[in-house]
Amino acid sequence: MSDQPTPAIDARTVFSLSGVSKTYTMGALKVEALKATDLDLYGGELVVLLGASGSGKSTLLNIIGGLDLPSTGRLRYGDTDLSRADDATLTRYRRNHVGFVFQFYNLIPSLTALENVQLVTEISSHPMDAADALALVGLDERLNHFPAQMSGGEQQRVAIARAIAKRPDILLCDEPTGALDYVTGKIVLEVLTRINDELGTTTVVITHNAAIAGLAHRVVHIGSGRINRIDVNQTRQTPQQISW
Ligand SMILES: Nc1ncnc2c1ncn2[C@@H]1O[C@H](COP(=O)(O)OP(=O)(O)OP(=O)(O)O)[C@@H](O)[C@H]1O
Repeated sequence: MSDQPTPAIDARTVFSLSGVSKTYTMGALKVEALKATDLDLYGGELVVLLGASGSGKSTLLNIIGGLDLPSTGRLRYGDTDLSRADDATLTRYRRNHVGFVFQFYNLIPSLTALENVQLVTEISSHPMDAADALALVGLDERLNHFPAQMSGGEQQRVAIARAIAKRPDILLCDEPTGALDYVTGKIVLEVLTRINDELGTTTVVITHNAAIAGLAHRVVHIGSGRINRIDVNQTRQTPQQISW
């Protein structure tokens, strides 16, 4: 197991979890979704979080993203301790520092691509220009299209533009290609790896697709609520090189 940064990324710890657990209680039933988990995320790295359905991936991502708090353990974002953060602190952390991309794009149907991204840039402290964010994902010619006028892959690229336009320190992607066909999924992965390279945004991609692991600096294997292994890819693959 290796929890060390690869030489390609910087050694700054952006986010750190230690001894984190999460138990969901439903009546008499307790589900231990995450058990005694330690993980550091480093500046600029692309991490793939790989595990079967129900292994705890989304639970871990939700805690890193400040959408949920752990039952026990410690969370640090830079010098800030988020372990027992109140709602206002978590909202500020999410708004200023975290970008989210989900399997379904969650765009507002009545707004154009540009307006969907502007919704975020208007409330961010140091955003990029919304049109520039859309150009980064290759949609500079689709600014005025509505979601219904775009393919699934294009809508996902709008969602990625929306997530990165606030210049987050961490980009969290939960099965970003889960609803897409093979070719379109690869285009979305190409966009995510390019953004990680160009902007240096620490990126975490959840997947149950082992082929995607080849893109990562580090691959975190999760099973039954535990990190079983962390692999460092000495040689990374490009989205063109992977297949499934
Ligand atoms: N809000 C909740 N209440 C109760 N149990 C939950 C809740 N959220 C998740 N769980 C349970 O916690 C465990 C881990 O779920 P999680 O969603 O983190 O897994 P996952 O690896 O992301 O799965 P998938 O790939 O299917 O999305 C599962 O057993 C799940 O049923």
